[in-house]
Amino acid sequence: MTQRIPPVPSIQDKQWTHEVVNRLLFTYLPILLTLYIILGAIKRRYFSPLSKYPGPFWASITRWWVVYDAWAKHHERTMLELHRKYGPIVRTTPFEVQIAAPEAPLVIYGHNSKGFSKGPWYTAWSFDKTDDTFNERDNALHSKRRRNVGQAFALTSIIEMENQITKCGETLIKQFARLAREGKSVMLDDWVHWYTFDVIGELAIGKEFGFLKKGSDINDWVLTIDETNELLYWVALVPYMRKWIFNRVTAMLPSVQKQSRAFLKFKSFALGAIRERFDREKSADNRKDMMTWWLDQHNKKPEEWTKAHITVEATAALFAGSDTTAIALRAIFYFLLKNPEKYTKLQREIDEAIAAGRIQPTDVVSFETSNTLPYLLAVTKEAMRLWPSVAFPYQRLTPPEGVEIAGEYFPGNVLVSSNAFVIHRDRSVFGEDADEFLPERWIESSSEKVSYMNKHMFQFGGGSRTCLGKNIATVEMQKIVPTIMMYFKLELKYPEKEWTTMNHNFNTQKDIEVTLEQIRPVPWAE
Ligand code: HEM
Repeated sequence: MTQRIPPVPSIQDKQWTHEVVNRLLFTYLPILLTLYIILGAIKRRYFSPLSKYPGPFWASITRWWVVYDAWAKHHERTMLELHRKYGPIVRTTPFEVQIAAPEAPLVIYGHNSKGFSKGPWYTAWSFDKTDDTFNERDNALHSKRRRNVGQAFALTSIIEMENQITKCGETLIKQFARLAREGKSVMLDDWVHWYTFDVIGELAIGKEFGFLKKGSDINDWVLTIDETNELLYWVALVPYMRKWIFNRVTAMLPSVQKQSRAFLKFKSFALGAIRERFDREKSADNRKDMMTWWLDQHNKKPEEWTKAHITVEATAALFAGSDTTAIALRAIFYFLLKNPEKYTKLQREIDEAIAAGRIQPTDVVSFETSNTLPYLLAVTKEAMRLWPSVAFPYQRLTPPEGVEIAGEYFPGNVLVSSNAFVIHRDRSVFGEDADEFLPERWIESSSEKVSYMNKHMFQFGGGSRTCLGKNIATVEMQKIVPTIMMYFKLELKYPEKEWTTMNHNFNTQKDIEVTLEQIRPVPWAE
């Protein structure tokens, strides 16, 4: 039998095949892709349930508009301007609107906002794929967690651990006394951050980090956490990017390696401290911290509330509790220093309390005493109104059955949010002077007006997801502000200069350089 030899393709045949492949790859495929993108964009812009809401053009067709804006680090300002231009509802991505109507946060985050759940933005914040109270998106799991974790955050518990906060305050004041003696100016932005970090170390993991004693950012930990936040908060807006950003290839980049090394060092310090604290559980000392209540709960429900859960919550508290409180402290001091008449007024209140014997100038001011200083309380609230530490939309998914917000119906599973920075500057609530630092509004307004303004304060979020750490932050701030002012007169080194701010979820600030003049002896620093 003769075997048939397949015909060898002619040169013309080969050219024809090449031409078809070329056309497919370089003509039809790009045309199809372009059509796909254009049709997708048209659908998003004109045929979405959110189409009727105004906003920047690019925001209606791609989420990269908001990523770009977030990346530029002033999203709070952009949103304030957009709401003042377009009104209370602004579309910020094809799938999301931000709502600035004053009643919106009460609906989305209030105690009756049962069907809402946290949006996909929160997923990016789970380290090692474990959820904590902050990023748990399942409402039922979250409330169980919150029940287990909650007692440690109660005001009565914080008061029992107040002496840990006092101890950190004493170290800060001692360092300031030294710097004042040496005639050195200080970067207040760094020092308050070291204070809040050391406090949260003492409370959550049973050990201070030692930033205050060292007077520097040990191992660049603060910097590393800032950089991690900076990256994560925009990656969180496009969760599918996480695997492109964090993978084996990018892990080989020298800058990423440097950051990972610092981060691992930080993590291993924290885990080591937590282990030590677990070992000390049965020791006789009376020192109380958050672990006291968490371990108590563990002993009652060892299966449901494990040491692994405690470890996750303790590390999460380091992230949630340090930057936020430092930002609020910076805002308090910055606004006071930029408004010297308000500074003098608070100084007078402190001096009068000392003269009346209500404050003993021999130690860090107690939380109880700080509550007797009405102007201090007004200053603290006003600073957080004008400069909320978290000035990014707290993303929520609407309940599956849909919901009415600000007079508009939204279908289920749409992303909605409000931004504290915008809500707090609503002129219909806070008045035409809403952009000004005016602590007097909390003292001189009628009681109806004060409670109306209070209802719209949103610096700690709201409802079942309201900040767990607000009592810790309040105690920390109310103690250290009058204590610093009792011993030192602060002035901005460059009064004309503005602070530098960067919003990466936490609306952080830097470049607050101050001079210190000691005005009273510090007994423990002499
Ligand atoms: C001035 C200081 C603080 C501010 C302005 C602040 C602000 C906030 C805000 C706005 C939320 C809600 C975020 C959202 O819904 O996405 C929140 C949640 C939370 N904060 Fe704070 N925070 C502060 C201090 C602290 C401290 C000191 C801790 C812990 C030690 C802490 C722990 C938490 C936790 C665990 C949550 C999650 C609560 C939940 O989802 O159930 N915060 N905080």
